[in-house]
Amino acid sequence: MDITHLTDSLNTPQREAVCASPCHQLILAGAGSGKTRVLVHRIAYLIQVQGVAPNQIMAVTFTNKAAREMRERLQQLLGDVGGPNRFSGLWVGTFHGIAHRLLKMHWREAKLPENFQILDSDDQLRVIKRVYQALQIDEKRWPHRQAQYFINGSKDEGLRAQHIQDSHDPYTTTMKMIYSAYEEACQNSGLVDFAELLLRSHELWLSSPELLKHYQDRFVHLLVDEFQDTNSVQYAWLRVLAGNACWVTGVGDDDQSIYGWRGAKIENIQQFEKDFSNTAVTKLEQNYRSTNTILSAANAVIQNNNSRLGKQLWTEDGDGDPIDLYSAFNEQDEARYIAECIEQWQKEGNSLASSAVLYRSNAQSRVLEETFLREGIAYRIYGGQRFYERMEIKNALAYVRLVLNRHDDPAFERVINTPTRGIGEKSLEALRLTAREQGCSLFDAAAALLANNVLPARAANCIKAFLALLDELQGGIDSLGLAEQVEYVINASGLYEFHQKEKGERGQARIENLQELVNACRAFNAEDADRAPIAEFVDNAALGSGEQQADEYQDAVQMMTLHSAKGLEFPLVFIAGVEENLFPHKMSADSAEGLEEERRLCYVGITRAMKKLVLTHAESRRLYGSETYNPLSRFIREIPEKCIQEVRLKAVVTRPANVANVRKDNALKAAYSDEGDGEFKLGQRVAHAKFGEGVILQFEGRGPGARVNVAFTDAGSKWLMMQYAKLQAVER
Ligand SMILES: Nc1ncnc2c1ncn2[C@@H]1O[C@H](COP(=O)(O)OP(=O)(O)OP(=O)(O)O)[C@@H](O)[C@H]1O
Ligand SMILES: [Mg+2]
Repeated sequence: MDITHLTDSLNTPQREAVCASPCHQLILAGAGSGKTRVLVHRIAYLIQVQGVAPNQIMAVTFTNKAAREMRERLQQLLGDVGGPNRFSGLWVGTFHGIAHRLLKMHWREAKLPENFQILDSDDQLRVIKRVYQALQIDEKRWPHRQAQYFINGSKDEGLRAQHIQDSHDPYTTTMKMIYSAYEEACQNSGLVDFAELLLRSHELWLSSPELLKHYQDRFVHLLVDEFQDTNSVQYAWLRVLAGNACWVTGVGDDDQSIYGWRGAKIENIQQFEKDFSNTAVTKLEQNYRSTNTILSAANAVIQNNNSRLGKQLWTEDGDGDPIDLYSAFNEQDEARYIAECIEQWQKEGNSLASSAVLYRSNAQSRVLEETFLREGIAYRIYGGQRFYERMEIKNALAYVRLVLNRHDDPAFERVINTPTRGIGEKSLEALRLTAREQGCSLFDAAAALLANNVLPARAANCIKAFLALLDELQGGIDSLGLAEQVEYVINASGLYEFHQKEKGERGQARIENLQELVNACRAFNAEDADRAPIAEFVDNAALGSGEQQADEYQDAVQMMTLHSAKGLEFPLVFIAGVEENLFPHKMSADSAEGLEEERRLCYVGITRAMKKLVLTHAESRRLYGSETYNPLSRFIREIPEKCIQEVRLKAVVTRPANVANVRKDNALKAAYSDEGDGEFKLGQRVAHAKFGEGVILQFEGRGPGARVNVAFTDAGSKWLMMQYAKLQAVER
């Protein structure tokens, strides 16, 4: 059998791992050394050479995007023999996706209602808030998010409320109480949060030995990418499923463990070797992704961490371009610079999609987004739930969820008065109270209150109308296709009209988004023949973390947090905001462990770049509503100087045409004459009689009409007429 296409493009240790006879394997290697490639080729090899049936294989990836890419790659490697459904039995997905699939198939055994709903983190917070009200817990003393963190953290460790030891300290006692009430609320409404998906499917193994045996007999090979980021419950789930007769392959890099804050355990790597005897360990050190310069930077940064298994990457590639470092005046200037570089990159014949902008914090994306919009650069936020997090989209999906399951309380609460239909906080409070007292859903509570005639007539009528609307929606979607169903719900619920009445661009944008949602339905490929596509679509919207964005196939700059960049690669990579307090994040910089995790994140970021890396930082930055002045990140100082090239300001302003006139102005003259070539420069510090000191950000126009944009330290950013501004240059 000719298998050269499977092994040709592999080096010796890669080939050995791919062609090994059945065994437990750990592949531990640095970024870009071909770990994921080995995993994919291994699967193809198992199928083609060792005759393993696709349905005996389960592969766990870190994102849905990676899962899709893996299928495509397998398709390429193995050809179309056996038709397009050839791999339908092969399970490829994230831990969450696979757990969800199991729970959907075995909801009875998992003690869930058939139509249980996934709770995203926003909705989870909503449920937690209700629990606080019911228990009368003070949010000031115990913030909601703290409880959310506690609940998710416990679940990641495999702990239910009942497993948490009673203690005398008020924190644990309170959290345990909240957790317990939260569990009950979710169970009553058939709601499952992200961490619950995993915990529940682990419990499913333990409580249903027959089911477990079925899957243990079925899966002969389990392969897990990004193994360093599995948490306790994921590992336990895997360990139980593997049993004693399954071959397990773990692929990972200790230097890329970046989810410690979400319970990931690097120790799982050591545990693996203990649990699965005679594990073959492969190390790969040759990097096929990046230039030598980029690798030297990555190696130098990560060397500052103490707890490492230790490895050094090398490449046969040349040095390539230096790493650019741009010091921006502020975040606007930073975004403008990045946009400029991308335009240049595109002019040189590259696609937009070959570039990525990475940032530490989600909030950084807004300014970048605005700049890209202004410049007409198409962009896509990856993994950020950008689209599905929008209010109008969440509202529309809440209606759909209610049509599927009326007892979905967060959805019920979200839209009972959206669009406004006269149901006030008072009526809602009455509903909540009844639901609490009777241990039922808000929907049932509403029905009960109506039946007992205890509400004021006006409120009763409004609620009655809302319940009737739900009936109408449910009846109306019958016999429609998925896109038509969603369109119908958007219209009949009144959401469309509601936003249409909204003035200005915002309403328009919301309408467009709702339309986009219908488009997304059109593009959606339902996979599960046993379920209604609309139910699958809603779950996907919650699970997909924005990966279902409709503009997926458009050429666009990829924007994402450093965390979601894991496993990916791009010819051109920007890391924005490489400043102390932002990156390393101020929350993490205090502890040695936190700092090491930030450094690993930096290593992940740098190693995404194939050809060119650009680092930017801003001297002043407005983020989370306040102005900050952060020094350059220590990570930049850890990169050898020879790898970095500081970018000089390119954008020097053209002198106003009517220089002679302008020069008559003494104040300006002073400033101009400061510069040898007689020009104000971008970035120049200037003083204004009224607004105080500031920095020049932009110029516009020429001659007497020339304007200048100055970011004043106290007065904010202002456009001024050059002629009248009487700016004075300030020496620094
Ligand atoms: N032997 C090889 N010959 C040529 N190219 C290779 C080889 N091995 C890997 N590559 C290429 O190198 C790049 C990095 O590979 P891959 O993504 O598998 O690395 P990785 O170790 O999984 O990286 P990460 O740690 O970032 O997930 C890919 O473009 C891959 O196709
Ligand atoms: Mg990989």
